[in-house]
Amino acid sequence: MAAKKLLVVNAGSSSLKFKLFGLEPFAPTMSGMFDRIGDKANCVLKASAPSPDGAAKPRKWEIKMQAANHVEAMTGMLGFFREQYDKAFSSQVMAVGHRIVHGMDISQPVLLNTDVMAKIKAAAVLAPLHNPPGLQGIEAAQRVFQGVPQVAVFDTAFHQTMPPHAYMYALPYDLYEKHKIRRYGFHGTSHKYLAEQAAVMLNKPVGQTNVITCHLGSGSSIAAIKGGHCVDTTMGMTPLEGLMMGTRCGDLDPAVVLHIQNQMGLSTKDTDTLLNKKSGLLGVCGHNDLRAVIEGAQGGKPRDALGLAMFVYRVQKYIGAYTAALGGHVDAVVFSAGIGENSSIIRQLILAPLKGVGLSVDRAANDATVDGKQGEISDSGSKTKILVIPTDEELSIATQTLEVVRGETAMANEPAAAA
Ligand SMILES: Nc1ncnc2c1ncn2[C@@H]1O[C@H](COP(=O)(O)OP(=O)(O)O)[C@@H](O)[C@H]1O
Ligand SMILES: CC(=O)OP(=O)(O)O
Ligand SMILES: [Mg+2]
Repeated sequence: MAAKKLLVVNAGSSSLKFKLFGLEPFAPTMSGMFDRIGDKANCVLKASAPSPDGAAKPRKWEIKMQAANHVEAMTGMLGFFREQYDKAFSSQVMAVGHRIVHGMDISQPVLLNTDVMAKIKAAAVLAPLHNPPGLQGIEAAQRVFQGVPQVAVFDTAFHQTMPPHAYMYALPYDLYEKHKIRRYGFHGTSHKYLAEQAAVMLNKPVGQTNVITCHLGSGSSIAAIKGGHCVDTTMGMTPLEGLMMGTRCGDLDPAVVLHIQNQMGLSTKDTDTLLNKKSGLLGVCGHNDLRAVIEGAQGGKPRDALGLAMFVYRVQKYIGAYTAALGGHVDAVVFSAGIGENSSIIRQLILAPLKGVGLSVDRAANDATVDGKQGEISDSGSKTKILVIPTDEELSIATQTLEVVRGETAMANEPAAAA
């Protein structure tokens, strides 16, 4: 009988990532992603797997496959597994781990049941770009892998250590006490992984490190991490706060929302769509993919140049702010995710003016560290190290999923899940 495997599904705002893990030994046996979901012309499924006969060359797939949304991407992914990877694949999967962005009061990894699903559904108003595709992924997996345990791993877990002065909004206290209006933070699985990897690269125990992790993708956030614990992060009650993103506005004077509703007559639903799906790079430049924005800016298009400058400036502001949050002692600034891992241009633009904050970039190392490479890109005179670390949310989700399935954790969530 074929060895059992664990499948991880990560629904991002513009992508669907997946990884299949063998259990003995515990290691990825296939990984891939749908890139540019919703972009008819450019949507592509990319995947790679070590060659089954142990040859040095991995098997690679790059298939143009249209996916207008995450449901189509999920269907395409499962079809790809069955038709091109391994016909017997569905019978090998012993558990599925799902990245879920918002679970409100559930933040620890938990076995999915109808109560947990209901909470994730209820939290969808707070994560409109993520919880619906996350739920669709769960439902599709439940159909294909009947009776197989499914686990939700939440983006909010790592940020639970934020102190009240960082997670509270300056609103009437009742709103926090009665309605849980507070900052939660997201991309936690990624920030945790990055802090741990940074410690390895710094050759120090994670408990002795101060790092600023910049997860820059379609959704972007930065975290200040002291001794392996998050002390602040840019996203708030929802993944809308903080940096400028692909389609999200990030930080905004709340009076703007009142103004567009009262003066321009926008409904709550339309305002939600405007802020989450029509703003950010898309709103300013007309496209949400930073690759297109950079191309436009290089071709002299003023809106692209403006959007690029706005994106870069917000990252710089938060690196400065989090240097202060960490008392001025920062061992490393880390760049990761779709933009942070692949765009040396963006890193150069962010870092070049930050010499005064102790960050000095080595241009050649920066240019060379792209396409999934890990490495240091600071020069020898830099007070703070600058690291590029490809994130691996799927590995972290896989480990946590196994712990839940084997009954080592999850009990922390029982009262909430059983409510
Ligand atoms: N070479 C590149 N240069 C600039 N941006 C890139 C590059 N490659 C990918 N990106 C950006 O990364 C984004 C996707 O990042 P990712 O972390 O996968 O997003 P998500 O998980 O939010 O879907 C794309 O929208 C694109 O803007
Ligand atoms: C929370 C969030 O924005 O996630 P992603 O970057 O994967 O869209
Ligand atoms: Mg992502």
